[in-house]
Amino acid sequence: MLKNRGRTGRKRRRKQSRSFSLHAVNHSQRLEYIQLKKWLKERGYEDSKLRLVQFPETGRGLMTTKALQAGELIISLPEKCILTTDIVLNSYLGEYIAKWRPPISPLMALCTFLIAEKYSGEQSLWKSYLDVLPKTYSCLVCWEQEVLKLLPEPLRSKAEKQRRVVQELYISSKSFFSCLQPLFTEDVATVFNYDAMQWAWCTINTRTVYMKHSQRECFSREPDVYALAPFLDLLNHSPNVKVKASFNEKTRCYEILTVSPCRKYEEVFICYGPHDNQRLLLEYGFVAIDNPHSSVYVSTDTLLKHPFPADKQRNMKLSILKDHDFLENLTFGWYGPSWRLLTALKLLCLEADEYTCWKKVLLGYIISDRNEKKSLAQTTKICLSLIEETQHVLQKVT
Ligand SMILES: C[S@@+](CC[C@H](N)C(=O)[O-])C[C@H]1O[C@@H](n2cnc3c(N)ncnc32)[C@H](O)[C@@H]1O
Repeated sequence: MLKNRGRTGRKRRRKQSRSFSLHAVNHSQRLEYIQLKKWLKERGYEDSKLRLVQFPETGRGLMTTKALQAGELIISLPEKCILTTDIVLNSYLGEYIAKWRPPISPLMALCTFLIAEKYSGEQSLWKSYLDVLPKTYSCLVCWEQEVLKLLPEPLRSKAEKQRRVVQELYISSKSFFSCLQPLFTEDVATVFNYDAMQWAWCTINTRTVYMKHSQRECFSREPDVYALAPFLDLLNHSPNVKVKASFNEKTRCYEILTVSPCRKYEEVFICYGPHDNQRLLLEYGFVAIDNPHSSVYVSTDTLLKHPFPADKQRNMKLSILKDHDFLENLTFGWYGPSWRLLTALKLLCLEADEYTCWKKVLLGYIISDRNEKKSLAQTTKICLSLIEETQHVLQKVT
C-alpha cells in the first residue's frame, strides 16, 4: 500500500500543510522563481528537495521537503551557474578590464558586471538570476546617517568606515566607468551611479561564497575570492548549524553538505561564520536570535565613564592597558563579562599599594579580595549603564 493513502495519510498531509502554511509562504510558484529554476536546469542543476519559501522569522529562504541526514548533500551547484571573475573577463567587459591601468580589483569587476547586466534587462544572460536578487539591502552601508548615529560603538565607527570604503571605491572607479561609454547609449555616469554601486557592493558582500582564483595581471592584488551562486545564495544563516561548503574539483560543482541533520519541511540553514550580531548587522543587515556568539562591546569611553576619583595612577594604568592591547574587544557575552573586560577593570581598580602587581593582573592572578569586589562592582555599573543607554536609544528609534 502506498504511504499517505487513506484517512491517516490525508490527516497527516492536512496536518503537515497546516503547520507549514501557518509559519511560511511557498514562493516556488512565482514566475521569477520558475524562471530561475528553468535557467538553472539549462545549466545542469536539478533539485527536487529545496523549496523557496518566505519564513516569518528569517524572510526568504529554502525549505527542505525531505529530511536531511548528517553528511548529506544540501546542494550541488554546477560551475556553469556560478558567476565569478572568469565570466566577467570572458564577457564584453573583458577587453576593457584587460587594458585599464591601474588594474581594477576583482570585486570592482564583479560590481561593474552586475550593474551592466542589470541595465541590459531582457538582453542579459543572467536575467533570471538578477530578477530574484533583492532590490534593496538592509546592510549598514545603506542606513541613513541619522540612524547610524544611534548605533553603539564600535559598530558606529565600523559602519562609518565601511561607508567610506564604498564611497571611495565608487569615486576611484569613475574613470574606469567612463572608458565603458562605447558599450552604452546612455551616459555611463547615469548607468554606474552611486546607488547602483551600493546595490552591487551589497549583493557581493551579503551573497557571495568563497572561491579562490589565482592572481591575474589584469586585476589589482586584492584577493579574487568572490563567487555568486544563484539559488544557493537563498540559504539563510543560523549560528547553530554546521555545514561543509567548498568547490568540488572532481564534480566541478559548488557543494554544501550538512553536518547537523535537518527535519523535513524545515528551513535549511548554513552558517556564514561564528559572527556576533554586530558583525551580522554590519555585513549582512540582520541579527540572529539566540546567537551564542552575541556580545556587547565596552568602548574605552564607557570603561572610563565611571571614573576612579583621585586615582593618580589612572593614566599609567591606561597606557599599560593600551600597550598590552587591553582596550579593544572588551565585551559582555551571554555568561557575563569576558575575561579581557574583567582583567582591564581589575587593573583599573588596583589601589595605590597594589599598583606594582599590574603584571600579575594581566596574567590572571587574583590580587586581593578588595580588588575582586571593586572590579565586580565596576562591571555591574557598566552593565547597568549600557542597558540604560540601549533603552534610551530604542526609545529614540521608536
Ligand atoms: C545569502 S542571502 C540569503 C537569502 C536571502 N534571505 C534572500 O532573500 O535573498 C543573505 C541575506 O539573507 C538575510 N538573512 C540571512 N540569514 C538570516 C536570518 N537568520 N534572519 C534574518 N535574515 C537573514 C540577510 O538579509 C542576509 O543579508
